[in-house]
Amino acid sequence: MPAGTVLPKGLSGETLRVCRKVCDKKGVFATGPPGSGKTFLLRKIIRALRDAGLTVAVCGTSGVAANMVGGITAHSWAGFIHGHADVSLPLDHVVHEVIPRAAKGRMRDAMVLVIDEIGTMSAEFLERLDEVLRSSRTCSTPFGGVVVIFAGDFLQLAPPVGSFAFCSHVWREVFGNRATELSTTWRHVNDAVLLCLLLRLRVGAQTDDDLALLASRRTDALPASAVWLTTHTALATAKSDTELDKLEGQAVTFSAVDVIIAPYISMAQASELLDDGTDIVRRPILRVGAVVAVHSNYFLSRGIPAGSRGVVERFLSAGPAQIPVFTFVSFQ
Ligand SMILES: Nc1ncnc2c1ncn2[C@@H]1O[C@H](COP(=O)(O)OP(=O)(O)OP(=O)(O)O)[C@@H](O)[C@H]1O
Repeated sequence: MPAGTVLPKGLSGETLRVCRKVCDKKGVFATGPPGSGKTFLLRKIIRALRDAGLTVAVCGTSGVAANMVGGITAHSWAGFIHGHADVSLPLDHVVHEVIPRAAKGRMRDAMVLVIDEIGTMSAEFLERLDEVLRSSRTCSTPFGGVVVIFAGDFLQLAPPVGSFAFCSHVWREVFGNRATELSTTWRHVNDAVLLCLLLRLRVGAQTDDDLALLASRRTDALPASAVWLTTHTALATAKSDTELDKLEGQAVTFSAVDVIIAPYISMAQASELLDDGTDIVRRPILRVGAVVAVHSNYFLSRGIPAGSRGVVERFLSAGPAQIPVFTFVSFQ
């Protein structure tokens, strides 16, 4: 941390304690049950450290997690353009052939790295991130000298692949067994029954009454706002088509337009490559009221990161073209 870093006035409690540790170049891992304010705390810390003039990189382990904390995914930030595949490729190849120059610049500039929902990040990814940072910053200390602040709850979701992040060497090197534990639950405070049930489930101490209560909540009459989880993309696509058909109003079809910037490939080949390499729909159909999710960080500079959800409000006519107008849910 630059000598003489001055924290903004008015900080208190956990925010102040964590900011002081960061100024002392100590990594922080904040944990606690669902709704204990981990993301809330991160947001306050990020604001305070940025006000103190520090360069703070903010990431989540998924698009939605990144959205909640006001950042981008850790994969995007580090320039792992092949996603998790870049964890298993040789380090030299990833550093020299995969990670774009812009990502290397971000990694060199960062003083603090914040990652939310660390519970779903694998030890393998974390170790690769550590190696990449050490290499890009030519510094052999953990994370190349970037001070890390991680938040998450290992009793919620496990990483989709690999082992828990705390199993990595670099985790032990930075945190040992240290953690900042948040114990006040802020969410569901007005529903003590649900809160206590969730806290028991989290540690596998659910009772027969808890299971009976959950079973009693099963229904076939779902509200329209219910979120559907499916095991296969085809099921999700079919459900999405059914819901879209239920909306009244004219269906407007859009077509993706591909542009070639390299002369060595034909338009047909380029389009085929794009179709194979992305799961973006070539001819999406929208109606007023349709829910959309943002696929990439293309609109990040406008405050809309990957994972944001919006609704089509209306269509504007511009000659023969119809331009959709969306309203996005803001987590800021
Ligand atoms: N110190 C606080 N004072 C007032 N409200 C708070 C505080 N901390 C958190 N909250 C509120 O409690 C809710 C849950 O907070 P938050 O999402 O940060 O919890 P979390 O621990 O990150 O949850 P999860 O484990 O589900 O990700 C939010 O609505 C947040 O605004």
